[in-house]
Amino acid sequence: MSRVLLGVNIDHIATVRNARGGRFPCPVEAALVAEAHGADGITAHLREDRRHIKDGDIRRLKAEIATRLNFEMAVTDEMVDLACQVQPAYVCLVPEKREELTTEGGLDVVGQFARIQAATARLNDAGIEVSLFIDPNADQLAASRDAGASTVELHTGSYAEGHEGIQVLADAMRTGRDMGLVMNAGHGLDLANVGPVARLDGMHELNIGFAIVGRALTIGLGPAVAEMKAAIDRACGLAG
Ligand SMILES: CC(=O)[C@@H](O)[C@H](O)COP(=O)(O)O
Ligand SMILES: NCC(=O)COP(=O)(O)O
Repeated sequence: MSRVLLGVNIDHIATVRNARGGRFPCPVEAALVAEAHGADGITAHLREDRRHIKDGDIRRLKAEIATRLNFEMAVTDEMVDLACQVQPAYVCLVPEKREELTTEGGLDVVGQFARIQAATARLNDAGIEVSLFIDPNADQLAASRDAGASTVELHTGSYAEGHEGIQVLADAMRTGRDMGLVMNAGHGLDLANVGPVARLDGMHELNIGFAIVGRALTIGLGPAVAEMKAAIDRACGLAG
């Protein structure tokens, strides 16, 4: 089994920083620590309400990290304009509701096809790889491919909360791979539930944030990243 990459989402470092409105703790510094302890990439979600990550964080992450930035954002002209300026390696288009505590579901690529296709084309034209954050569903996979995305990230929230079994993700993985999509997954993953997802045939990358940042409060960020990386490696039968 080949290595599954770990993207570390640092949104909630910024949540803590913003609690006091200052500069500490710094999401960019956290990203550098995550990289030093095995992160293959850094993920950050610039929400429209800027509740955690801010525009300046995105610009600094792009300039200062050594791996690659996965910039999560809603499908709006404002966000696409910003991504075209910042030029991250990847953009992951996600649905956003102002009132939600966190991302509640996947993008409705079927229902919003024209808008998502247009945003994907603009980003691709700017040299940015596009991933679509979708529920594990064959229609959404086909629409993602048709919209021009090279990659999808399967929303694992329902699996993580025990509302659906791993088979739903396994079926979506097979369907997506057969369509030639690069397959990522994330949301709500932690040390207890990551193994079966990491073992799914063809998994490319897992994006994990909340569980790592939460764990960092007790064992430190570097060890929390290394521990998750080792859990993924072990699940894939690699030394960890
Ligand atoms: C898109 C996604 O599932 C998460 O990466 C996202 O960043 C969640 O948003 P919060 O970090 O605001 O919970
Ligand atoms: N796209 C999922 C992500 O980046 C991290 O989600 P979570 O681990 O913070 O739930």
